Amino acid sequence: MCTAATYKTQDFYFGRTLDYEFSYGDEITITPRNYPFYFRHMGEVISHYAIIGMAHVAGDYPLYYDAVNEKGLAMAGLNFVGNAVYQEAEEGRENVAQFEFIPWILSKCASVKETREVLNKINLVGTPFSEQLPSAQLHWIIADENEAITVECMKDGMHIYDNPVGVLTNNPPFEQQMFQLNNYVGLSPKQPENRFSDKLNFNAYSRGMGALGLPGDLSSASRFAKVAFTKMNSFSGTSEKESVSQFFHILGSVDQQRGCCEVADGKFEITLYTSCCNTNKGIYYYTTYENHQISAVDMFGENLNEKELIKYPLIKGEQIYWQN
Ligand SMILES: C[C@H](CCC(=O)NCCS(=O)(=O)O)[C@H]1CC[C@H]2[C@@H]3CC[C@@H]4C[C@H](O)CC[C@]4(C)[C@H]3C[C@H](O)[C@]12C
Repeated sequence: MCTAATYKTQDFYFGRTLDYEFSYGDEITITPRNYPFYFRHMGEVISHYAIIGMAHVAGDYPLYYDAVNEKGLAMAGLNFVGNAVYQEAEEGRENVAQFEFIPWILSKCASVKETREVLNKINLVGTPFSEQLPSAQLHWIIADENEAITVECMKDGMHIYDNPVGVLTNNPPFEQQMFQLNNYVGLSPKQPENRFSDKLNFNAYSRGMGALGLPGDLSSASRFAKVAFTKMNSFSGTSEKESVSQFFHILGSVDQQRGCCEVADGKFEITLYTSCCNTNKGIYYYTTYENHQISAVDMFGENLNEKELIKYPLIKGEQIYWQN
């Protein structure tokens, strides 16, 4: 399972948790403006917007999981198993392979508005990257500081939804996730008022009772509601440090601890990494399961006119600051 969220203070932040039982081997990867993209069905794109994000690099190709471009457009792919259906390539259409979707959009669009135009023409196809890396069943959140959308390709075609909550998890399809928020409309960060019965006396014996009933388990629908409530009620200062710190707390509300989600005998899904990108400044912050210290890579700290991918391995292992 995975969870993605957006957050606006002074700047606009976008990030995700990546939950799985193993890592594909990910690196913070910067694709500079002159790295040539050879699209399987669409030919080459030699110069484009620069991109930073988390990717598995295979054969010098950045297979992005989540990324942001230099214009502040952000995009993440999350599992959508059993629902994602890709098309066959068709003559005369803009055929883009599922693993090329993030590069295709982020290399050419500066906003969600522009993305909508590009999506109108796209035919998302199931062409696999390689035999070892067959196509992944995903859906996507695409966001800039003005709006967010969700893209889902299903057996009845491609759906593009406005995403007013700025959150995405996994199954069920997005419309159902949004509908289920209706179940939680009574929840509040304030202490509850007695609307149960004026014939009874109640005792708010604990703080936080206004949100009693907010799910806390790790299912995708529960994480959707939990992170939506946390994000929509989130309150923080607007400085970079306060915003980044708060963002990690928002995604921390759906963190997966080893042991709580068993996917096979003795195999557990965990939050492998959590990311938070300042989309205005092109800074990619992250923590990993073993390393709670926030590390960061600044896209603009690099020469973005280069041709070669720039990769930073994840800093793993707990970084403990000894005080004596
Ligand atoms: C496993 C992850 C989703 C985690 C998740 O959501 N877990 C919930 C499980 S569940 O929802 O409960 O079932 C997803 C998210 C992004 C994916 C990569 C996207 C690029 C590339 C696409 C290629 O075609 C195949 C290889 C490739 C590297 C992909 C590997 C893997 O698929 C990644 C990491």
